[in-house]
Amino acid sequence: MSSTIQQTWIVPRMKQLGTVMFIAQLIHQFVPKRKQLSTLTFIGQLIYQLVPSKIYIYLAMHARRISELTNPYVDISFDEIICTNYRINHAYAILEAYLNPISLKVANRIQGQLPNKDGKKLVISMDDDEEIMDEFRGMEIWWYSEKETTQDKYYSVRRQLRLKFHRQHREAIMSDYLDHVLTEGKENMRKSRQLRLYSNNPSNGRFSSSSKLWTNGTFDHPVTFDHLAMDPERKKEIVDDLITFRDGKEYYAKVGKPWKRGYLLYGPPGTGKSSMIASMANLLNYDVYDLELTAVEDNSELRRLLQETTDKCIIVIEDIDCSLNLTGKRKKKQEQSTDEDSSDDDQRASSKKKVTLSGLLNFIDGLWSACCKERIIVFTTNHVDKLDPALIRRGRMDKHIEMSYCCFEGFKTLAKNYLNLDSHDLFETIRSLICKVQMTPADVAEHLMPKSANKKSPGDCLNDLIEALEMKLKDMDKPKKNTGNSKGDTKETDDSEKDIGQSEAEAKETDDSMKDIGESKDETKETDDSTKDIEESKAETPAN
Ligand SMILES: Nc1ncnc2c1ncn2[C@@H]1O[C@H](COP(=O)(O)OP(=O)(O)OP(=O)(O)O)[C@@H](O)[C@H]1O
Repeated sequence: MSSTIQQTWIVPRMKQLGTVMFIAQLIHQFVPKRKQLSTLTFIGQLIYQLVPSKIYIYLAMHARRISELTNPYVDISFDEIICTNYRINHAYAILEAYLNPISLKVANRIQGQLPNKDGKKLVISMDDDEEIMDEFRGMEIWWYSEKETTQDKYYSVRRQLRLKFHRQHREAIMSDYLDHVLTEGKENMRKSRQLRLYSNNPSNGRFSSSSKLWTNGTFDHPVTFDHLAMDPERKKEIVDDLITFRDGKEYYAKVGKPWKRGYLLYGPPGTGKSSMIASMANLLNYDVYDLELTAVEDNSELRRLLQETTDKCIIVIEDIDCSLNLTGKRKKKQEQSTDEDSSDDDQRASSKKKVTLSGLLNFIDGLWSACCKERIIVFTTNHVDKLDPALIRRGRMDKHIEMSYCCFEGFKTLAKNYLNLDSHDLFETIRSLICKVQMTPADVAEHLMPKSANKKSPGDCLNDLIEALEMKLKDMDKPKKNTGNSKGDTKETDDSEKDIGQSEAEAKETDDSMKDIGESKDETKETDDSTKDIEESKAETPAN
C-alpha cells in the first residue's frame, strides 16, 4: 500500500517539485529583480498545490536557506545612490564607464545619451533591466542593470548594477577582477571626459583655507601631434617618450622613482612650444595647469599650489626665464658648486617672501613633488642659455626639446593642414628656399592661410610664401654685398655686423644642433632603454 502511494503520489510530486525549484532558481538568477516577485508568487502557488501543507510551510520557512544551499552564485550590488545617507556612490559611475564599451559589443538593448549640450560624443550604455556577460581570465561574469521605482521622497528611481559570478571564482573576482574593473573604468572615464585648463589665482599674500588657488575652464585646443610642423623623426621620438611615460606605472614603481617627467621646450617665439604642450595634453588626456610664477607669493604658496593639482596632469611654466630671477648670484655661485640648492635663496625667500630657485627646485623634485602620480612638468623658454643649469639638468628636466625654424618636412605638414596638399609643383622651389632662411612655423602658417576676403588658391598661397622666403633671403644677403665705408653705409655696416653676429649665431646653432643631434641620439637611447626596461618590467609582472 505504502509503496503504491510512493509511486503514484510522492515520486511524481517530488519530480514536479524539483522542476519547480529548478525553475525558481533560474528565475532568481536571471530574471531582473523587478519581475522576480510576480514570477516567484506564481511559482509559490504551484508549489502550494503540489505539496502537502505541512511540507509547504516548512519550505516557505526555510526558502532562503534552501536557496543559499542550492545557489552556487555570488551576487554583488552597487547602488547609484547610497540610500542610508543619500550619497552618490562613486563606484557606480566607474562601473558604468567600464561596462559601456562592453555593452556596445554585446548588449541587446542599448541606450544613448549626450551628457551635456556641448558634449561631443554620445555615451552608449546598456539599457535598464538589461544583462551582459563579461569574461575575465576564462571566468564568466554577468552584469545586470536594474531600475526600480521607490516610495522615497528624494530618490523615486533607484538604479543598481548587479554583478554575479560562480562562487568558485570568489577570490579572483573579489581582488583581481574588481581591481581590473576599477582601473579600466577610471581609464575609460578619463578618455571620454572633457580636459580642463587651470590657472593660478594671485593670492596677494592673503590665503585662507576656503580661497581657491586654481581657476579652471574647459580645455578645447584642437591641435594634435599630427598638426605639428617639425621633423617627423623627432616628433615620433617625443610621442614615443610620452607614451612610454604614460604606460610606465610599473617601471617607475620598480626603479623607485616618482611617476613624473620634466620637459624643457626651448626655441624662438612662434616655433610651436605652446602648440606642443596642447598636443601633449590631447595625446595623454591630461589636464593642464598653467602656472604663472610671477603671481605666486612665496615658496609655501607654490607648495600649496602643487598639492592642489591632481594626478595625470601637465604643469606648465611658460617663459621660465622671465618668471624668476634665475641668473646672477646663483649663477656665480654655481661656478663653485654646480648643482646643489642654494641656501642663499632660502635666506632671500624668508626676508623678501618670494619664490626662489630652491623653492622651484623643490617644486620639481622635492618630497612634495611625489604627492600626485603621472605628472608632467613643462618649462618653456626663448632663451635657454639664461637658465640656471641646476634647474634644467637631466633628472629634473628629463627631455630637452628644441623647437626651431620651419624645415621642409615641417612645411609639408603645414601645407597638408592648411591647404590639404600632399604635393605641388612649387614644393621644390620652397624646399630649396626654406632651408636657407629662418622662418618660424607660425610665419609659414600665416602665408599658407587663405584670407577669407579674397579666397586664394593653394598655388597663390604657395607663391605668397615663396615671395616671403625670397625677401628674407635677400635681406640676409644684402649686408654682405655692401663693403663701402661712407656714412650712408653705416646702417648697412651695422646690419652687416648684426648679420655676422647672426651668422655666427647660426654657426653656433648648427654646432648646438649637431650637439643636440648627438644629445637627441643619447635621449633616444635613454628612451629606448627606458622602454626596454618597462617592457622587461611588464614581462616580469603577470598581465592583469
Ligand atoms: N611647429 C608648429 N607646428 C604647427 N603650427 C605651429 C608651429 N609653430 C607655430 N605654429 C602656429 O603658430 C601659432 C603660434 O605658435 P605657438 O604659440 O605654439 O608658438 P610658441 O613657440 O609657443 O610662441 P611663444 O614663444 O611666443 O609663446 C600656433 O597657433 C600655430 O598656429
